[in-house]
Amino acid sequence: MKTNRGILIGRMQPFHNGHIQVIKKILEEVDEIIIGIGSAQISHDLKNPFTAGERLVMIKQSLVEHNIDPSRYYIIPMEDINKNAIWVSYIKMLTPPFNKIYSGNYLVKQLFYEEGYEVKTPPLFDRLKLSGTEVRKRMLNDENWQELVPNATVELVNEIKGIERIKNLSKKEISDM
Ligand SMILES: Nc1ncnc2c1ncn2[C@@H]1O[C@H](COP(=O)(O)OP(=O)(O)OP(=O)(O)O)[C@@H](O)[C@H]1O
Ligand SMILES: NC(=O)c1ccc[n+]([C@@H]2O[C@H](COP(=O)(O)O)[C@@H](O)[C@H]2O)c1
Repeated sequence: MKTNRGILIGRMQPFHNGHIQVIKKILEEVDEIIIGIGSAQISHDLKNPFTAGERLVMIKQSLVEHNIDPSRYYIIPMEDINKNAIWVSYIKMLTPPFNKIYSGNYLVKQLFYEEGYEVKTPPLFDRLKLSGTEVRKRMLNDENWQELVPNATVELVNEIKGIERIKNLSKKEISDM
């Protein structure tokens, strides 16, 4: 029988509790989920502080923490390409076959819709707090970001001295202005 597979693509800068909740929800609807780490080539800027490898560890360890069966997911870093019209073909080249795409991003939804995919907009959980933007803001301002992410994300950020990185990036961006 054909495997029912869905894909969720996001920058995951960083991986937070909204991502965990949406992955659990998607896994109620599909056999397997492909988690695409978007903009894999970008790191060390304030909107995208973490490398693809660092994000991979956050995601993998957070899924372990939440007892999500490892046979049900793939985690695949995806670099951007500067050609929206062929982006979906490029994603297909990188991934196992899938039949559904889950995203809240309008460009992502449009590109997959035009290629005939079933596009689903998953519910947003506690969106005022659970966004990468809010987590990064709290990291920079010494506010409680830890409550918004799995322990595994906290551990990885501490291991790589991520808060120091973000604060240094912020000083650099101000001095470059
Ligand atoms: N709070 C949330 N609840 C449910 N799903 C979410 C939530 N936040 C993000 N997602 C899902 O994850 C996908 C990718 O998320 P992304 O990495 O862009 O996170 P983000 O929190 O929106 O990031 P940023 O604020 O940095 O733009 C989104 O398209 C959306 O489907
Ligand atoms: N042409 C392209 O490379 C292309 C097109 C659309 C989306 N994307 C990527 O998909 C991801 C979508 O994730 P976000 O919802 O976190 O923005 C981003 O990393 C974005 O750069 C890339």
